[in-house]
Amino acid sequence: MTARPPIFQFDNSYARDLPGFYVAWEGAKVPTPQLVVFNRELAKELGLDSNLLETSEGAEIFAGVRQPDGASPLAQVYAGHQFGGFSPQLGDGRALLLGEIIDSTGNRKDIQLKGSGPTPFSRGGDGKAVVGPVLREYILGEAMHALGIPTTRALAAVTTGETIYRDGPKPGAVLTRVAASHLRVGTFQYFAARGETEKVRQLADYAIARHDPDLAGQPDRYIRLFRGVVERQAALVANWVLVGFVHGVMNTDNTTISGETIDYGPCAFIDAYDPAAVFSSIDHGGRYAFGRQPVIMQWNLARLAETLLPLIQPDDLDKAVELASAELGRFPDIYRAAWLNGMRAKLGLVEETAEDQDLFETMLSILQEQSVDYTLFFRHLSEAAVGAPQKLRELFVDPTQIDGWLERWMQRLESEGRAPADTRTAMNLVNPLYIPRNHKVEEALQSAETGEYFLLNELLDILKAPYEERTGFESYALPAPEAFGPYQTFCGT
Ligand SMILES: Nc1ncnc2c1ncn2[C@@H]1O[C@H](COP(=O)(O)OP(=O)(O)OP(=O)(O)O)[C@@H](O)[C@H]1O
Repeated sequence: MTARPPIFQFDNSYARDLPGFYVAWEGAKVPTPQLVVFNRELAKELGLDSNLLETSEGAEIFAGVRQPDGASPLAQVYAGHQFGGFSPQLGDGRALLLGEIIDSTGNRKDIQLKGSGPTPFSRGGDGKAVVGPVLREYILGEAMHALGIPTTRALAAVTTGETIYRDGPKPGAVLTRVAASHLRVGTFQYFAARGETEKVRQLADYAIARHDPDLAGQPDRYIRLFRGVVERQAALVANWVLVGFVHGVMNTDNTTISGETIDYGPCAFIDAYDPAAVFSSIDHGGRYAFGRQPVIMQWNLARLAETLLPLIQPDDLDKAVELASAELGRFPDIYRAAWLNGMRAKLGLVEETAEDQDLFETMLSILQEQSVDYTLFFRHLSEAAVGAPQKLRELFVDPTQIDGWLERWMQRLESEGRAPADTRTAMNLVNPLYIPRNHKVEEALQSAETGEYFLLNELLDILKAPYEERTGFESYALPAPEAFGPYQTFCGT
């Protein structure tokens, strides 16, 4: 009999290159691991054999109770600014890096369990997660990916058979998350705050090898690493804003070096356009409101810059500050350029003109004034491009307010000379019809809490193809009915 090849071909660079940046750890025992959702498409991209993972053995691996061959799981340490205040010691308090694998396109990926039990970084927490938030992260992360926005992915969700007490008894669950890495601004902050410059250097070199390999060995590699993170994060936040996403907890421990969205705790998509939109129950001051995300990201990147100063110009702090400030100062322009580009595409425009910003802002102020659904506006606007503005006008309490703007926009389209039907097609390729609507997410989660997964699977299926209209699924495109009321989300549950 030939031995079965291991399910995961681990190649663990973090453990190898960064001793002292983690503790080796194992998942807690749980009674009855059961696979709830498994992402076959992602498994394929990762070069994993679904037949081996959609089994009771797979469920045990994903629950953290069975170590796959070759695994040496670990909990990473990090720090972070949370709502502006510095916590010098956070770390994976309920997560385990199972290991890294090289995917089918040659990229290194972390496989991490979230909710697999307490670790030395749990700070009094139980180290667990419950089924609602685990599936929320699964749904939102996969929706983000389908929207073409860099994000951690979800490979699997299992229930554990445990009852976990949150705001009542809840089924325990574990998420298997896949990421380009779990390096966070907070990882740098942990070592910088302790004055461990050599460890910051080790970490920066590791980050370069993993995310900016072209910079390896270059004398100016640290400032260029910072530049890369600024560029990735500016593009990411522009993407969030263009699609109407509110991250909700943009702490520096939730700001990645890779430029991927991470931690779908209290996030949500807006329905009515509103820069002040906040969903998180704990964000009383609106620090992480929809419209503040670019400013907050720049603030988070300033915290990263601080950790890198001794590397950027070791013998001249003033010079290092000058160089880092120049890079950080480019953030607003990079962000604005990405946002303007994205908005042009959403409006079916190709040419860049001096009036773009004004055209877009005028539109947004009308949407805000009339609480118009952000997602449906762009989708129905594509119909207006072919001379059918009726559905669009129905989104407005007073449609006459948008008429003047529509005329202006139509003139722009005409001046560009593209056939209207082509404009509509182009617009529908970048403006989603289906986003994870808050009421649909809640419906799916509530039924999953009772062990019923039909709505979850239907929602996941719809969100896989967000631009493709499907008959019979009209309700997935609609904003929440009035009775749903104001929406609130919760952190770290
Ligand atoms: N139930 C828990 N038990 C132990 N630690 C926890 C628990 N919930 C959150 N933490 C820890 O608190 C810190 C901040 O929590 P946050 O909700 O931002 O992270 P998370 O959602 O657990 O993880 P991630 O940022 O990796 O997605 C993290 O260090 C996290 O590990």
